[in-house]
Amino acid sequence: MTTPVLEATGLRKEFDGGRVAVDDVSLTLPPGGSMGIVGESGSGKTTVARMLVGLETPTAGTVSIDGESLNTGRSTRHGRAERLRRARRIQLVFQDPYASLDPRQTIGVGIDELLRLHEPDRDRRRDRAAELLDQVGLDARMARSTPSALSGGQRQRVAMARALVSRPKVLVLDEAVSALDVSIQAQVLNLLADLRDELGIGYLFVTHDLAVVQQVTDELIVMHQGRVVERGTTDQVLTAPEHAYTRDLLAAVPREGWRPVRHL
Ligand SMILES: Nc1ncnc2c1ncn2[C@@H]1O[C@H](COP(=O)(O)OP(=O)(O)OP(=O)(O)O)[C@@H](O)[C@H]1O
Repeated sequence: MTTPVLEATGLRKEFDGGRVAVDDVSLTLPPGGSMGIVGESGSGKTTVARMLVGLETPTAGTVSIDGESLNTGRSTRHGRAERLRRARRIQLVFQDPYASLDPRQTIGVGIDELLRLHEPDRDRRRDRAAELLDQVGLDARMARSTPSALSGGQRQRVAMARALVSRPKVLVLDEAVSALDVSIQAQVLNLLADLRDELGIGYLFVTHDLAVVQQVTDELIVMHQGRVVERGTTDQVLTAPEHAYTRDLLAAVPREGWRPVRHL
């Protein structure tokens, strides 16, 4: 059996005041696999994503990447090294790249800044930056633009190029295409499928958008009130949901012209 690229067992998160946001969530992603986590607002999806990438410390449970367990305990002596190691393998792509891009910095300078962490040679960094822009379907000339000159879809591609800098094995996409128009969304989802084929990268899609998971995931987890209530292949879960909550989620999706709405 191949070692899962990402494995989480018994993840739990209690926030201050004892509120349990995530309770006993386990998941396994094979190399190059694609999994969706769906659930309504507040079901704990984002908290799971943040624990997987190391932005949140689990109250209990473990996360392993490539079979190597990452110490999820509070600040250890090896905390910083471990965070870097994790960043090399798993990266989070947010919904709104505009918020995470420095408005004064050109795309090229921003990517170069990240590449410096991995590559001291300037020429090699330049070549790698061109390769990254090409991989996400952006013209090399875009390197000279600032974020405000780009469209939402282009900014999302920049966010992906930045996430790919460290050659991660897994991308966690948290509502990453929700804010885009449907046609642009389709282009970005196609790009993700191409990257998966080319680079063998695995995906975890955190979303409330069932149309998205249907297009791009093989497996699906349904969360409700911090717990996993159903899991299976995406086809199975969407066509023959077993849990009443999943059936409710599906029923809430108007078929024609349905557009996802972000709960703010
Ligand atoms: N830093 C925090 N401190 C306290 N409670 C939090 C914190 N972050 C999240 N929560 C709570 O944990 C629960 C799960 O939130 P989470 O953001 O993971 O849900 P979600 O399914 O991703 O929802 P959404 O789609 O709206 O982002 C919510 O009740 C939320 O209020």
